[in-house]
Amino acid sequence: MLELRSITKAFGPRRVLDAVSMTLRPGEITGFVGANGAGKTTTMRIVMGLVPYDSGALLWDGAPLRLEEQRTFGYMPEERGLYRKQPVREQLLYFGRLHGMSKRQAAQRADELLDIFGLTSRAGDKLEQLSLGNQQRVQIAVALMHRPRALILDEPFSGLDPDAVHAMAGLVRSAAAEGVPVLFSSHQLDLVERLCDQIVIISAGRIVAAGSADALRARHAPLMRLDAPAVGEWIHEMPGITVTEKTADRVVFIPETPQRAQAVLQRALQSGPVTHFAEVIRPLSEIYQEVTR
Ligand SMILES: Nc1ncnc2c1ncn2[C@@H]1O[C@H](COP(=O)(O)OP(=O)(O)OP(=O)(O)O)[C@@H](O)[C@H]1O
Repeated sequence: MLELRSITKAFGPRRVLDAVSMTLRPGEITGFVGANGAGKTTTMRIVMGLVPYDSGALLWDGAPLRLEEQRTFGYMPEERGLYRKQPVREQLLYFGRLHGMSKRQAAQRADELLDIFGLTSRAGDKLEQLSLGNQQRVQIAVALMHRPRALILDEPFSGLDPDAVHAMAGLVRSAAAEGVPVLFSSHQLDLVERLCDQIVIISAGRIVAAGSADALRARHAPLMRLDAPAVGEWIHEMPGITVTEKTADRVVFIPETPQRAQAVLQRALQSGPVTHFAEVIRPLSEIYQEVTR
């Protein structure tokens, strides 16, 4: 388990991270979201030991993170950083060797990953000959070469078409299924919601919300939607609800209690048929807007 405890960082006079804390658990995927410049890349670089932090602590299984553990982390940097002119398999071997793997271990692992990633037939091609989606697969394969204890991915989905996003999501899931904590940043909120066990939202260097999508939703009052061919003006007289939207055949409202919502349903049934009555599942984008406002 990897923990960030109250990490603070300033570049010159500018504080860019303010008491950033999060816990990354084995086998869990954490999505890291926030506006441009909010501090995601800086946080990830700190986790990888590439940027020093001013105060706070990084813990691994409850003890201060040691360099030899940090070196085992797999990283996909925002600036990517592979060699465009070098063949794919050679790059994997090179990075495996950098991590102290023997030639044989590196060759075995490279071939295994090329197979899993569907890149065996491209093994001898230069990176620049591959599509962006395949180049990003190679990036993540490099991060996985040495069987990392944690995986830190800076925008692994950016620029990918829907098929490549789907394939990459599968790779991230299978990496987590091996029991490693995975942290990735993304601006694609729908994808984050689908893929992640935990979502961490950062705004101007501060964590403003964290938890599962359901837990984040539960912090806000539930929204109910009632569809009925004729929603009358009576809705405005119902006590203990706030109407947020109303048309001739639909009303959306916030009930103070579940009983208040049931009272609305009963009243609607007295007036005629009800075609839909359920809580509105709010998209993550709406929650994001609220907590970063
Ligand atoms: N080496 C540096 N020197 C000075 N300022 C920096 C440095 N690196 C980052 N910053 C500043 O720190 C802030 C956080 O940047 P960071 O790259 O971590 O944000 P981000 O959330 O990853 O953004 P994006 O979504 O655009 O990648 C920004 O204001 C950025 O300009």
